[in-house]
Amino acid sequence: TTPVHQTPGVAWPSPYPAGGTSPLPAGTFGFGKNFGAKYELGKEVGRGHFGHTCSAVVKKGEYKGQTVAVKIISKAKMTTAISIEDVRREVKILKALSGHNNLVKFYDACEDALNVYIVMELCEGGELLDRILARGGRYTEEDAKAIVVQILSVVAFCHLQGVVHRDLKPENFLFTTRDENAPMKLIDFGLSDFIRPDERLNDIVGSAYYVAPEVLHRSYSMEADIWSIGVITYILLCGSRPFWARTESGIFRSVLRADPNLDDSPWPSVSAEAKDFVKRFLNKDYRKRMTAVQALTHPWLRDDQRQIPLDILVYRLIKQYLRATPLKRLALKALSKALKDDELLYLRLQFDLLEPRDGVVSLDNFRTALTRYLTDAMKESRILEFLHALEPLAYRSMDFEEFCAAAISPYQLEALDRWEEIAGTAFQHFEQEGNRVISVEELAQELNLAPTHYSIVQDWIRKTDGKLNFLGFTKFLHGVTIRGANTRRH
Ligand SMILES: Nc1ncnc2c1ncn2[C@@H]1O[C@H](COP(=O)(O)OP(=O)(O)OP(=O)(O)O)[C@@H](O)[C@H]1O
Ligand SMILES: [Ca+2]
Repeated sequence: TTPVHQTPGVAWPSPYPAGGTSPLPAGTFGFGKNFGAKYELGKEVGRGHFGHTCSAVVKKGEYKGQTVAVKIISKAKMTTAISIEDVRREVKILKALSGHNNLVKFYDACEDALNVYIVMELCEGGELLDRILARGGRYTEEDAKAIVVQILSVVAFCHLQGVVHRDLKPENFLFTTRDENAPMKLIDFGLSDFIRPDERLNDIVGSAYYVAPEVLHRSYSMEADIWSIGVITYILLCGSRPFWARTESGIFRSVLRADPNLDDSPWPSVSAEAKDFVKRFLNKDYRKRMTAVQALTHPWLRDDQRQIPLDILVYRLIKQYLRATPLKRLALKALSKALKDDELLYLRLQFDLLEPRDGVVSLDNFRTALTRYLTDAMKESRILEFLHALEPLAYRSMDFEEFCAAAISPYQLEALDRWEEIAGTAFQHFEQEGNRVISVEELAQELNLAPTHYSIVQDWIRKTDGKLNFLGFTKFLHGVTIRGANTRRH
């Protein structure tokens, strides 16, 4: 599928071929067929590219008398197998995820010869976008925080369930009531998909202003949603878009190349924590971005009372750690020792969620923690299969110190302002309990380099004693990716 050219700010999924008029039979989806008998349709409350949404009153059953929202998607537009699958997936995801406080509640799906009807909770407070516009753009930091925490909380939930939303933008967050402090709900899973923890997606979907650079490069995962939240946060804090141009290609160029402006007014009056927060979301390198869970423990948002959910990133990093060579593990251990208590907060909370016994965790802890959150979505995204990768932990356990070495990402740490200092301290630890004599060949093999690239690592070994030097240590932690080389990066 090639991206279609549309005006900025619109979603562009697999385009529906024009002119399809023959309606699908009423039983295509296996949804209930008695929409008319169960609901009394009211006025239109919103309109998108794929359908319009009306209010409705429930005529019978458990919810009798209640007002609901009904998203009506015309079957005339479903002319390809892909477009039918898209609707089926939207309902499946909404149904599976329904239950989080900041996610619109799903009630029912129906169909007749003409339409599919998605029945859900009615949100009467309007879109986040309208509130931003009504305020003339800018939020105070306190008000922005309240919004961002809700967004992160629901997105962390989706990600743990193995769902990427792919269309996070202020139009897709609705307030339940007109009240200033009404809670916000995420809607519109029309572009969402299931994703396994190590899977990469390649279809270009989303909305131009909010699309992450790696989506445009056609290889992305959950981190793409994080970028979009970065764009939303940027808008809340300063009132304008970080990546802007008159044309769609201009926006894409800006997304791919431009650094967001954090210097001009009003940024000088924004707190350093808030700016750091935005920077760590709008990093072009998706590996350096924080996850939604990490963001909830970022100094800008930190709240000791807040419960944070399990982060699937921990599972991914531990898988890599378990496959790493002894030298790499020692390097990671040295790195984790360079972090301050404050920087270990997230790891401490994640470790506690695994409910350690006598201070250690093993495979059972990882399995139990994950199954505690098990929903239908998680089955679809096959997240439990990922536990096989942690099999070595069936036979041994991990204490907090090793957990820290295993669950840190050198890429994320490289993005910190303090990185130079961390790397320096880490190298001192490594010199004491990790560094050893290593040959060029051995080091190249550690990094999965093909013989033709051996020369790259020559400068990384100290002439005086044949051990890694500081440069070598940092490069070794980072890993090398060479196009066409025989690499086995994860
Ligand atoms: N539960 C709801 N309560 C109130 N209004 C809603 C609800 N769901 C959707 N709407 C309104 O209908 C509009 C369109 O809904 P939705 O975003 O799901 O449709 P879409 O066609 O998939 O949109 P898009 O063009 O953004 O992909 C929303 O922007 C919102 O204003
Ligand atoms: Ca929408």
